[in-house]
Amino acid sequence: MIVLKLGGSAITDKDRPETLDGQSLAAATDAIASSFGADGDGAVDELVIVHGGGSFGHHNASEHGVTTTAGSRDPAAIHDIHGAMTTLNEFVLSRLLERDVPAVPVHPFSAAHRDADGELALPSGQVETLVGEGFVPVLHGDLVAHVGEGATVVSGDELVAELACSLDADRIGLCSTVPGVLDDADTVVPEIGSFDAVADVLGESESTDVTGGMAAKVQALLELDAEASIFGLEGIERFLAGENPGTTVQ
Ligand SMILES: Nc1ncnc2c1ncn2[C@@H]1O[C@H](COP(=O)(O)OP(=O)(O)OP(=O)(O)O)[C@@H](O)[C@H]1O
Ligand SMILES: C=C(C)CCOP(=O)(O)O
Repeated sequence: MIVLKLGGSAITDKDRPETLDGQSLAAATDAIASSFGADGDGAVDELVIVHGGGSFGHHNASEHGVTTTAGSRDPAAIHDIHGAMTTLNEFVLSRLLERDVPAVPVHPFSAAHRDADGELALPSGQVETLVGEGFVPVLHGDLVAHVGEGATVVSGDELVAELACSLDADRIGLCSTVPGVLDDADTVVPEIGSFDAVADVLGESESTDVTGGMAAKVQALLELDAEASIFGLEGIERFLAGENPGTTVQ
C-alpha cells in the first residue's frame, strides 16, 4: 500500500487564486498512470492519493480567517473553502481518469472530525475497501467539523499521516514544488531523523498557506513509524518504482 500526496504547490499556480498548473498536473498524473497497474516488478496496485490545496484552498481559508485551529461557523465560508477543494479534486480526478487510473473521490469533510483538543479522527474503512476493490481513492486537504470551533482546515499532510497509520502503509511519499528539503545552500538534505537537526532551515511556504509549509510537513512525518520521502514532480515515478528520491524522513 502506497500513500502519495500531490502537494498543492506542485499542481497549482499557488500565487494566482484558483489556477491550475496544467503542465505539472499532467506530468504528475502521467507518472502515476505509468506506474499504477503496470505489469512486471515494482508495479503499483494499491495506491491512495491525497492532494493539497495550493491556490485552491489556502486563499479562501485565509480570506475567511480559517486555519487548522481557528474555525468558522459561517456556512458561506464553509461552502467557499470546501467548494474550492472539491473543484480541484474534480480536476485531479479527471486527469487521472483520462489516463485510465481508476480514481474515485473521498471528501474528508463528510467523514472526519476533530475533538475539542484538535485531535483528528479519520475513518479509513471506506478507503481500505475502495483500494481492495481496485480503485484509487483520491482525498484532499479540506475542512472538518471541529468541536467548539465550527469547522477548521485539515491539511493533506495530516491526512497522509493518519492514513499511513490506519492503513499500515508500506510507503509514504510527498511530492511538492521543491526536490526535497533544502539546506542553507539549497542542496537537498538526503535524510532527516530529528526536527532539531533541520529546524534552522525549515520554513513556511512562500505563498499563501494556512497549514504551515515545509516545517509542518517534516514534523508530521517524523511522528510516523514508517519512513517517508519528500520529492519534486520529477521524483514521482522513481518513488513509485521503489526508490527514495529527495529527502527521506525517518
Ligand atoms: N528548507 C526548506 N526546503 C524546501 N522547501 C522549504 C523549506 N523551507 C520552506 N520551504 C517552503 O515549503 C514549500 C513547500 O510547502 P507547501 O506547504 O507549499 O507544499 P505543498 O504540500 O506542495 O503544498 P500545499 O500545502 O498547498 O499542499 C516550498 O515551496 C518552500 O517555499
Ligand atoms: C486550505 C485547505 C482547505 C486545505 C489545505 O491542504 P494542504 O494544501 O495539504 O495544506
